[in-house]
Amino acid sequence: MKRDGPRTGLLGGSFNPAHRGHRAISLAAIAELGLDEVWWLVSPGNPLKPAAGMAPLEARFTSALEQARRAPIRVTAIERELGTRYTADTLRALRRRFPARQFVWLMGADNLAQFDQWRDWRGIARSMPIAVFARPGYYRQATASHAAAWLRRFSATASSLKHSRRWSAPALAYLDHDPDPISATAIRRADPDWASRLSGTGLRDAVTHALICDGETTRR
Ligand SMILES: Nc1ncnc2c1ncn2[C@@H]1O[C@H](COP(=O)(O)OP(=O)(O)OP(=O)(O)O)[C@@H](O)[C@H]1O
Ligand SMILES: O=C(O)c1ccc[n+]([C@@H]2O[C@H](COP(=O)([O-])O)[C@@H](O)[C@H]2O)c1
Repeated sequence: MKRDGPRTGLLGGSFNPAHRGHRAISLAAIAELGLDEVWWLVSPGNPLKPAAGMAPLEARFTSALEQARRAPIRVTAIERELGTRYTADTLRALRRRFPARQFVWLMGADNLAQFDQWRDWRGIARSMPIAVFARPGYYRQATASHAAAWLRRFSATASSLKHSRRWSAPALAYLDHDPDPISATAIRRADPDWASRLSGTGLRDAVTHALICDGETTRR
């Protein structure tokens, strides 16, 4: 089937550190939605999370590079480059800069549960489809949330998104995958010094690479 432009999943996160759960949901999104690639947006700082306990961006970025190896996943620190902190601003800038791409926002059920606390969350939902992954322990909170209730009338299936030529929004799809209980919190608890072992490599190159985007015409 012919499609209107390359399809890119966006996974924003603290990645403090990145882990196999991030990789698994990205690969599941690629398979289930027929994506060309997933971009990880390693956040300079989640507006709802305290800065205390947050490893430097370079270390989090490096952990993401390791987890994304040999997969169609592009690790970026694009919010640092754009100077954006709120997802609504980031997505507006990305859509302007990459007008030929179709984007889908990816997130775990824990984030859907508190999505209504995000700045302009309805604007985000109107700007691109959202695909949600189950996370053990979050099913009830996510499905009973204010955002899930608002989005219910815009329910979509992975298959309908995969097979449509051009996506419209709002659209909310719950994706099928084997839920994995792994979390960055558990990793930090088991290994509080994980960041000190990673030197910050490749941050600038990867950001630049993400913006050049394989020769695609972008608007600044
Ligand atoms: N095991 C997982 N299953 C499904 N989604 C996940 C999983 N781990 C992370 N995600 C999702 O990936 C995105 C980025 O997550 P994040 O970097 O905050 O990892 P985390 O493990 O949730 O971290 P923390 O435990 O510090 O809150 C979020 O949308 C989150 O819901
Ligand atoms: O824009 C907001 O108001 C907002 C509030 C909370 C979280 N986010 C984004 O949600 C993504 C997941 O964050 P985290 O820390 O749960 O990995 C990341 O891209 C954050 O910038 C965005």
